[in-house]
Amino acid sequence: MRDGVTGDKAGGEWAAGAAAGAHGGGALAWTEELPERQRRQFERYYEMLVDWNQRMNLTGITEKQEVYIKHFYDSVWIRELPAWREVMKPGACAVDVGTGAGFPGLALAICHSDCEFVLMDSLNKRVGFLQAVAAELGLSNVQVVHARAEDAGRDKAYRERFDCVLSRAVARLNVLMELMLPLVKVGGMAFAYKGPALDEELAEAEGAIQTLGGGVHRSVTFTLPQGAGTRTLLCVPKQRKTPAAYPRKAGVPQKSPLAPRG
Ligand SMILES: C[S@@+](CC[C@H](N)C(=O)[O-])C[C@H]1O[C@@H](n2cnc3c(N)ncnc32)[C@H](O)[C@@H]1O
Repeated sequence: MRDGVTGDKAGGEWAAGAAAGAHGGGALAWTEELPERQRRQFERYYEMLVDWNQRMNLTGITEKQEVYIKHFYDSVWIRELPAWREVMKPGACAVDVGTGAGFPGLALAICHSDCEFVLMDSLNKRVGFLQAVAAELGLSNVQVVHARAEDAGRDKAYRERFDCVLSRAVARLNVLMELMLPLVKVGGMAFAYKGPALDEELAEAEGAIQTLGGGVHRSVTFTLPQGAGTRTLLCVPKQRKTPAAYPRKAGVPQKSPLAPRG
């Protein structure tokens, strides 16, 4: 199967250009287009990931080709979307909620030295790893924050401050929207990286999207190189301010997700 963007639920124009940039070939083929400095940074990131992984749980995937496809490429293919380029102009600021070992935020920070990336996670052990990688790679555009997204969303240093909020593999959409949307500026975008099946999760999350200030969302499906699977990205524009009652206290969105309809 050819890799690349294969669909857009809200109209073809939105994903236009993405398929043209799709990559075939081997697991590392996509890195050939990168400047030498970025290629070296990904190489060193990989080495540190497998080294630190012996001492802490960072990833279940350690084989090089797999890491390059399922972590690195999976994180950065978003750059081909017009919707991404629209919000991530030079000087823009993104936050990755529940970044773990840095996916997708740290991988994107390597590719966008002209934008700022905040990597947020509630687990302090991972924060140490991220700081070490950012220092080693000389990424001055990265700030690592140990926080729960619910607390950050109520803190004026972070609330509605970001052009873009990213998140991969953190929670179901009805919970995730409450972690992400309060952090997005009006006019910005939330990008949720998801697996192949989105419809059921999306139906559950419509109420949360509406309540939290989200607008008409779009999704795009793409296939990773070398038959490594299909992924869906949900893009939710922030249209209105999030009401002051949200996000609720840490843990509440998980225990009592917002109702499916607003
Ligand atoms: C399954 S890992 C995914 C990590 C990474 N995004 C990836 O795709 O490889 C989920 C991460 O989300 C973090 N997390 C979970 N709930 C969170 C919250 N409310 N605020 C911040 N981080 C959270 C966890 O500590 C963990 O590192």
